[in-house]
Amino acid sequence: MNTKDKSGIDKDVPEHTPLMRQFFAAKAEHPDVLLFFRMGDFYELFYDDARKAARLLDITLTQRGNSAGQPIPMAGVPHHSAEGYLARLVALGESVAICEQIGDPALAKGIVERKVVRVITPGTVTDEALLNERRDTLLLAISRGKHGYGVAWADLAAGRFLVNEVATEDALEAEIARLEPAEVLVADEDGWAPFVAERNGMRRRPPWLFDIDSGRRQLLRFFALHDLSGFGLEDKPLAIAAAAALLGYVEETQKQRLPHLTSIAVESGDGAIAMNAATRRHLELDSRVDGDSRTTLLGVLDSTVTPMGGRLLRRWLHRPLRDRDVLRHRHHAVSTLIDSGGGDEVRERFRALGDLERILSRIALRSARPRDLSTLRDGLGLLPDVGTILRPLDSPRLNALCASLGEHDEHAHLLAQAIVTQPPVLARDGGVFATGYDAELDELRTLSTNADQFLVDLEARERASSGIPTLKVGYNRVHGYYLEISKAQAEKAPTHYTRRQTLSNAERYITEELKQFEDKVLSARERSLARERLLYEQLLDALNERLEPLKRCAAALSELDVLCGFAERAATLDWSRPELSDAPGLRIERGRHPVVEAVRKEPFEPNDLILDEDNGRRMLVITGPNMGGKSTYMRQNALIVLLAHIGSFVPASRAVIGPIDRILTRIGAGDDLARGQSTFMVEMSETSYILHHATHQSLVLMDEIGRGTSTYDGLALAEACARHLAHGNRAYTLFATHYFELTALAEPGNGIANVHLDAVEHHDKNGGEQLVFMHAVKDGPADRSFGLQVAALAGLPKSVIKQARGRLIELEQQGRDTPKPSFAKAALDAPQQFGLFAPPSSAALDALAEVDPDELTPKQALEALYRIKALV
Ligand SMILES: Nc1ncnc2c1ncn2[C@@H]1O[C@H](COP(=O)(O)OP(=O)(O)OP(=O)(O)O)[C@@H](O)[C@H]1O
Repeated sequence: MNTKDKSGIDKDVPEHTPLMRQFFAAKAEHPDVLLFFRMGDFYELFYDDARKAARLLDITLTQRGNSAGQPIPMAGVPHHSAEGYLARLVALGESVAICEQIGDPALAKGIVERKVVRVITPGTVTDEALLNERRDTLLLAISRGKHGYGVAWADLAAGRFLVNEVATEDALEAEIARLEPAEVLVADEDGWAPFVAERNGMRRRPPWLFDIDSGRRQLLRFFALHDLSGFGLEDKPLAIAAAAALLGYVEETQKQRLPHLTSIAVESGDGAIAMNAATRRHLELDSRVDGDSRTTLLGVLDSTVTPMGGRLLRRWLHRPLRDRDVLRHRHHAVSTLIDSGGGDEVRERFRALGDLERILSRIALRSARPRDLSTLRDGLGLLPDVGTILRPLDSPRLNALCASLGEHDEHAHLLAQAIVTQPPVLARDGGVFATGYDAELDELRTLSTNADQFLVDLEARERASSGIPTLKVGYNRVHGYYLEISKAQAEKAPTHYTRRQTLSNAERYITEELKQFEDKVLSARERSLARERLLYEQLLDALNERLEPLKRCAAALSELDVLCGFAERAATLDWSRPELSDAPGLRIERGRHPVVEAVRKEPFEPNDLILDEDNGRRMLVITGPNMGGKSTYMRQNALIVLLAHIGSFVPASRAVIGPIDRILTRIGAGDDLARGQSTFMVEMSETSYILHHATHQSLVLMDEIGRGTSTYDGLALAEACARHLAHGNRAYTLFATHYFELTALAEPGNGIANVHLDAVEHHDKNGGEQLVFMHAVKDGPADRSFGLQVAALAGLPKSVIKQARGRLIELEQQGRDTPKPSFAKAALDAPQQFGLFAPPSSAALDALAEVDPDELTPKQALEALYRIKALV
């Protein structure tokens, strides 16, 4: 019979060594993760774990003797450098169970006991060395119901626990793209979409762990509550199920209390401007296909000083708010910080601040190291200064943050007294506590370092009190410390002296004081280390007692850092304060693309954008040569809108922005090819998403839609989509296209207008042609595309360009001769005849055609009727 399990371990054969049996027992409890098995100064891995670790970590695969008649494959990492290896494994999405020796090997009968003390997983790590400083590390759990999904996520390193419910798979994908979790938990069932099932760090869990009723009980127990309404969770069963599944996993892997998870907050989508995965990717918020994160919006925007500020900024960037009051307060705070110069002063202080948010979590988890405490001490020491700078400033948000900083004099004082200026890295070697903090520790330290002096002093004292000038203190290994008096003087020995040893010419005594000294000195070092350990625990207890105000303080410092960063960016890059208007529309004057401007050596050409009903512009059809700046123009406007909605100033001389609910983009991106979908398929599914989700408050960017298929199909689709967006969705749309035919869509009163970007051809003396891009956006359609000139600029062989030019003349000629299916000139000349698709239509007919009565609620139907009537 084959007794091997799926990992290739033959565990049922009885003659395994006791050590290996211990290993198998631990492994059986953690079959899916790598097991780091502590043996002396090493963590060893065996069998398949060893093979995998050897491959992933590039360490040597060896063999360790025999067990059950077979050599044991083994690989190991030194205990003292395990962190680096763990960091690499976690970054690769692997989890590791740490199996430690429990108890003292010297005292163990047989082999020493071992136990898995925790499981390190990509989404639950809290160790400083295993975390990315400027990025949240999130664990996310998804529960699935008939009408949607529950999503719960936690940042254990910061003590945050949030949930949400979403109705559709699209919304779930958007949430995952926003949060970018390091690890995802789902029920081990079929039917998960590829963006879940194929994710790195995906972990399938038994489906019953996602049960709603037991989940509710579990949360009530964990938070010691009677009901969950305080968290706003009672009517969110799927969120409850996800939260409970997440909590169960955290408890199982961390094997310790989690006192810093004190509540669950609901973060619903309603409060934020919705952006799906494609939009985040297209706008290059914090990552690019080429991996260069500096040339992203975050790369340009992030001038935060502290890691916690950097993480908050990234969260803000991925969740622009719709609450205009919050935003106005942020804008006001930024402007106050600039005008007063307070921003720079605060930033100067923040350079010494450190990552208080994560330090506080480590304090709660009791894994804080001495340097965490000295950093906290130094950070708290800065608070009075920061308060002094901010308090006089006239800004409600800054005043509120200042109040949240709170008073932490007690903690600051305690830490200042307790910890030495530069503590060691690890608490276990001692030397953490300052002299004067604890009398007992001081004495122990003095004893071990100043034992000699103590004995000299004692000898002098005893001589004086006994009146025996020859009395001396001595030590031998058998009897320890003693007071020696010559035989002749022995009868003068004080009564509290106890005889210890009699020599031929002297008597040796011990006193209570000397006995105590001996006990103290001999074990002084161990005892001073033990005392430090106790004091360390007590210090952590004291800090934990008032952790919540400290957490609020860290949160306020993070936000101040972001706001001061905004102020710095605005001043340095000449950005202005956006105006959030309640009237619909977008009006941006002299807007710039923040990233293109930052990387370009030449000056950036600013451009305006006007989209509003009054000017009859809800959609701009943007034409112009390749390289003219169409994509840049579209994106810059989306980025300006986004920046305004996180509280930042914007790269424009003026920006008046009406209510916006979504930013939706369709911009060509090659990265989806990797997912096995054709370019055209991706283009169409992204477009479909936009047509289904855009509203009259959405900002939509469409870049060259339809180019992924044949010209006619492409043009037909592009036109139909444009019409749908303009008359069905009625979204604010920027529609860049190379199909000149689409410029004919613009008609007075139908909300569509043409703009274009220009290039100018120069003929130099040698007969050569030079193309100069103006990058200025002007009203009206472009008159030509310069495609061949751009191709020549790109270095296409002259012979190819020449041939293309010849063919172009032929094609244009044909177009003029055959009226059908030519659309090139005709559309421009006679917009009313536009459309390859008879019968000719009007805006009203188009709008009517868009209406699908089966899909409308009565209210929507009435709205549609009014809309169509307005177009007649
Ligand atoms: N307003 C501007 N001022 C200065 N330079 C600009 C401006 N807009 C664009 N550019 C520069 O022109 C380059 C091309 O711009 P962009 O990619 O937006 O052109 P495009 O019209 O979308 O081209 P294509 O049709 O080939 O996609 C940019 O990389 C940028 O360097």
